[in-house]
Amino acid sequence: MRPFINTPNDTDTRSGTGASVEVQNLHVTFPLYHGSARTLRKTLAKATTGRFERDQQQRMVVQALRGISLSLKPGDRLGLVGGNGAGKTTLLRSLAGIYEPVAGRVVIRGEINALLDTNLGMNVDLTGRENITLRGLHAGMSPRRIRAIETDVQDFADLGSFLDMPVRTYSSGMVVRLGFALATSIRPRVLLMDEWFLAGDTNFMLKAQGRLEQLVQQAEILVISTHQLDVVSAWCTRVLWMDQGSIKLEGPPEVVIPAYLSHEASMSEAATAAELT
Ligand SMILES: Nc1ncnc2c1ncn2[C@@H]1O[C@H](COP(=O)(O)OP(=O)(O)OP(=O)(O)O)[C@@H](O)[C@H]1O
Repeated sequence: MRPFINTPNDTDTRSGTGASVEVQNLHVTFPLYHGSARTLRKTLAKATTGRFERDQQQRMVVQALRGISLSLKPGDRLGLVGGNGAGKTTLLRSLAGIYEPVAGRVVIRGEINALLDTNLGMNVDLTGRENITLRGLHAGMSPRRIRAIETDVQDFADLGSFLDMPVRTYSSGMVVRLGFALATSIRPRVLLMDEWFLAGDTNFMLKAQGRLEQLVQQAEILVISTHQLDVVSAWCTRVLWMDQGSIKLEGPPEVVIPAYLSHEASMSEAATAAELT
């Protein structure tokens, strides 16, 4: 059984059944290549309580995701919340097909766009325009669709003649404009977004916000990982609270967010009390 299946143009999707995301008992681990060093092992053991083990090849591994199952249908907007290292980014990357599960499976119907990192796949020796073509070819688009995306990115990124210069000659702000415009030019049925995408220089974000919101509204399914609970309240219909690689609680924002905030408050009180003793 293949662990990751994506059918971008699934017949069910075209006939109106809609996009879907099915995750069954997903486990993802990361090997720790220097795990034999005793000090590092002790440090990690503390930082990843209960998530540190040996795999079948006797390598030390961190269990980043432990038995995650979820099911999403059109209209679902899922917010992933949880403390540092809870597994949010790993889950997003597994849904995007970037990480392969050690157990379980991910099945996604409908075209995916993963807004995880604007520089993902950007070749700095090529021009902006060449990068657009490259991305389109990589995504298997027709020449006509690539031309449409080129026009869209050109209009939005507003780089003028720099679009025909190598990306390595761009300022960091120009790279962000190109990367953002390119990443958001693909309108998917399943949109995966890391909170990184909501950050950026303020002037540009004012312009970017409208484009992002349009993308979010048009997607049939949204999965967003963020520490910004106001974004979760505004955009999400469901929330998955992750803790130590597992699901702690899942439900509507009005149930999960107060529970999460109260847990965070009690953790911070406990930490303050421990510091005082
Ligand atoms: N490439 C990697 N190599 C080794 N360990 C990793 C790697 N990526 C993540 N991890 C570990 O997997 C666990 C989950 O990390 P992940 O980045 O998914 O958490 P997160 O919830 O997104 O955290 P944050 O809110 O801090 O971004 C952590 O213990 C982390 O140290």
